[in-house]
Amino acid sequence: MSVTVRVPAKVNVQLAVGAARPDGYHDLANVFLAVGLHDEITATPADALRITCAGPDADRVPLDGTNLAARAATVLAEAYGREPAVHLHIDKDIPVAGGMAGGSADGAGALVACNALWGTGASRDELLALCAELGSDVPFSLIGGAALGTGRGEKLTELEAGGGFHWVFAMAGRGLSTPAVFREFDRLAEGRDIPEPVADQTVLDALAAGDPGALAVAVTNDLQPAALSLFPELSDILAAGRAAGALTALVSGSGPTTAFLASDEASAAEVAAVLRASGTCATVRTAQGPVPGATVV
Ligand SMILES: C[C@@](CO)(OP(=O)(O)O)[C@H](O)COP(=O)(O)OP(=O)(O)OC[C@H]1O[C@@H](n2ccc(N)nc2=O)[C@H](O)[C@@H]1O
Ligand SMILES: Nc1ncnc2c1ncn2[C@@H]1O[C@H](COP(=O)(O)OP(=O)(O)O)[C@@H](O)[C@H]1O
Repeated sequence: MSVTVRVPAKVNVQLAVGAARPDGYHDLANVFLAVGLHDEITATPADALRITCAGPDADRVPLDGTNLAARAATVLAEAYGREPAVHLHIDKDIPVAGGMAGGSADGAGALVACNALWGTGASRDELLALCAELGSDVPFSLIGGAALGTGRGEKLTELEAGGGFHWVFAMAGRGLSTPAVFREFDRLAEGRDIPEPVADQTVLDALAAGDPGALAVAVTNDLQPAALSLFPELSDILAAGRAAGALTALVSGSGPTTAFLASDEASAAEVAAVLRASGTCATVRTAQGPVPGATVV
């Protein structure tokens, strides 16, 4: 018997970042949108915890106890006083270290899969608390859809989305480390007053209306200057997507994946084709959002 869970990637349509907190984290106003690129996590009974991974980026995924799926199985097993004896296989389609929360997706997926396989019966609220222990983005991977994350991004308020948005994602040839991007944000912010992060009502209204034109002018990412400072070639990808007719172009979270909002499916396909031919990026994908969070298949 085995259980498979499908979990989406995310893009941040607003990422407002506050000053560094004493614990090193940053308060955020993080407006997440789950998009249709998915990892699948399959949990099968085994003698001991084992992780395997398949997919184009599989060689960049750790297979030891640091894998977020392994950590998820361990925290759930500890909470219920049992051994994390499970084989977790990750079918990985979400780019690794891309700013699309692939590791977080696997953490949330492994929690849901093990909870079902072991019959531990953790409630959604218990699962969300375990997700927050694993990482700031993990609770959102569980719920999906659209949500505002405050605190370090783990305190979620679900948001209404009035329709589907069409995105194009361009993956760079290498990853960026999230802590390194936050450190660069701190370095660039030195000597400046950093305001408290707050959700932008124009972003929330554009999401609720399902209006890509309105969302395109409202999106912001406070980590973008830091990501561009560490990875200057991203500017060429952003420029290529804008020139191809995207409504807007931005870095996804801490990057280096870049995200392009299109007016409809046909326009997204066109932007994707031009980006593929531009030679500025490694891989290009299209995806719609919002989509549901971690789901047993
Ligand atoms: C930036 C965002 C935007 O959604 O995601 P990515 O774009 O990397 O996927 C998130 O805030 C990333 O969340 P996640 O990847 O879960 O981060 P965590 O494991 O909790 O933290 C990793 C490190 O990032 C920094 N960090 C993370 C979240 C936060 N609110 N403030 C921080 O300063 C800290 O240095 C921390 O040690
Ligand atoms: N299941 C996992 N999938 C991908 N990366 C993982 C996983 N577990 C741990 N990691 C580590 O987390 C780092 C960040 O990966 P990822 O979550 O894909 O990116 P991001 O935080 O930019 O969204 C990787 O470089 C890898 O070392």
